[in-house]
Amino acid sequence: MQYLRIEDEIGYSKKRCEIRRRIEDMFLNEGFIQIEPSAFEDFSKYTLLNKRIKRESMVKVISGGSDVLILRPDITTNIIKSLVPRWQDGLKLRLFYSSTVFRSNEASNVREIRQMGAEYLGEASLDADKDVILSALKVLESFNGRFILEMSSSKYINGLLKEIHADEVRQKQLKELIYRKNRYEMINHMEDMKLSKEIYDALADIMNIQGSIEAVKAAARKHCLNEEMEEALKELEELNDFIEKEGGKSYVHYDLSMVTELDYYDGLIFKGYLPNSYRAIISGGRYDSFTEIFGKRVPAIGFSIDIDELTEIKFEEAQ
Ligand SMILES: N[C@@H](Cc1c[nH]c[nH+]1)C(=O)O
Repeated sequence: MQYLRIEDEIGYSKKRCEIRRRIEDMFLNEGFIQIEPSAFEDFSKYTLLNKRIKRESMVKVISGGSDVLILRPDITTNIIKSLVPRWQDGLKLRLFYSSTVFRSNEASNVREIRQMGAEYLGEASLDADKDVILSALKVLESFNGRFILEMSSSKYINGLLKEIHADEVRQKQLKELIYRKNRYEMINHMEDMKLSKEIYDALADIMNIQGSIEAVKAAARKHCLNEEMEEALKELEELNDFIEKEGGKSYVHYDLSMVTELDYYDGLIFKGYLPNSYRAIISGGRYDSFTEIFGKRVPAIGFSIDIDELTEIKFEEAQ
């Protein structure tokens, strides 16, 4: 963040340092271990891995040997790429980091986005989801008692898309439209696709399935077309019971049309918001099957915190 007055910029940096320390203390107290991810990725391999990250937004770097590398646009991918090939069965790790991701915008300006985040690797059960959700709730609560945690399971949309048997391009288009909440265009697309009535209704209704767990269950159940979609609801229900026991029910909102920019999730997904910002401060989820690309299935779930956005909110509040 660049302010007109150096004094403000220094004030902002001071605030960012305080925020990082506070989150670092929280992670350390909860037993997470700090790691330092690497900054570089291979450009051509990366474009195959994260298909929803646009190529133009990747910041390219040429190595001494003329290979094209990129500065990491995502820390999670970077961590599992390094750990999964050496993974030993039975290992469980709770890790955290404080680092930067790099993205280029349309005007070719490189943005450096500071993130902190946590990853819980090696635990397949919902215990890991609960552990991670609790950490996310604690982080949000420590910065403002009025926050929202939006939750879904990507199994719902993915299960529905499987029924459509759409090719990859079509799936990507549909996800993009759902991501942009562009219902009008989505209906236009669906008209071309000759869908059965059940599938058409499930897709047409997806953006309406939001609210409390009770409301979401009632609206979604009639559209469940396979086990994967059923599983999504069962898991969310169990997580909701846990959150309720922890006293967090009033902060949670469900939205089964949630689509994330990073498309590697295959279970719980969530985003955390604070007042005075429409951008997610926290975002994360479970991504077990994504790890298979690196040679082994390792259960994995985590989230990142947008430190720049959080600092801006807290800095402006203090003015
Ligand atoms: N790396 C993801 C967040 C995440 C961490 N672990 C799992 N997901 C992001 O930047 O949005």
